[in-house]
Amino acid sequence: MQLDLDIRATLRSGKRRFDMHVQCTSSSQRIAVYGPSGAGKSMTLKAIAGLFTPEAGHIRLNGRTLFDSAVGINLPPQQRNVAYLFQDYALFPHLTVRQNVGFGLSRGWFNPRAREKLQKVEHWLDAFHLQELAHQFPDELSGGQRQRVALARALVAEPNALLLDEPFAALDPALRVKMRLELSQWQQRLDVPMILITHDPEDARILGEHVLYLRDGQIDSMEEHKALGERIG
Ligand SMILES: Nc1ncnc2c1ncn2[C@@H]1O[C@H](COP(=O)(O)OP(=O)(O)OP(=O)(O)O)[C@@H](O)[C@H]1O
Repeated sequence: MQLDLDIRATLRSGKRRFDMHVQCTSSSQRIAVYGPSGAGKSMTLKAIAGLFTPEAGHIRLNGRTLFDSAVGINLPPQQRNVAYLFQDYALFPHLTVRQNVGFGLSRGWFNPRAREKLQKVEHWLDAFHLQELAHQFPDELSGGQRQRVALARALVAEPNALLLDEPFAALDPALRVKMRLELSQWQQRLDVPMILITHDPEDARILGEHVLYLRDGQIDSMEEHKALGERIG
């Protein structure tokens, strides 16, 4: 993916003031935004998704301008064609796996019927080995299976980028290691562009090809790993 960021904002809460200026370009398929708590990682990801509007700057993804304060462009989230994966995966408990994945196509305005077998839905159920679980509900799945459903639901709309907000935060350490490797392998196999935020150096090491180290609202340093295959497993 081609990402060009220049995000400037000041956040105020009482007497506290947080100044952000995140500026970078990347052509990596795997970007990890890494840094301590309160560094501005979530606000950066939200700005890309259109869930937070910076005061100034621009955001371009694959040559398309999502935000540019100088010319008054600020596309709403649904026009940005990015998928935002929340920490808890936010699956709908009353919908089956197939319906949850189908919802990714619906953009939220209709309730997919259980028997509806949309071709794209079946494609992503196959891709994430979910066919056997397609009729089950989220509370009948393991943590890893839930994450696969959330990924399938995010990818069914063919986004230009998958934005992941601390995707392993809620998992115990053993599952975390497993899921991190799984996500890495899925990403490589499907070649989906991914931007992940984390405060865990292992996530950044395994999943970041281009690692942006954020500190106090700014990029402190950047690291590019070229030989991704050599670092995995
Ligand atoms: N709505 C808001 N109003 C004022 N300040 C805010 C608001 N949202 C976030 N902030 C501040 O912006 C800063 C960056 O927050 P952000 O959530 O981006 O950090 P983070 O790096 O994602 O941290 P964590 O790893 O703990 O999630 C923090 O100091 C936070 O207090």
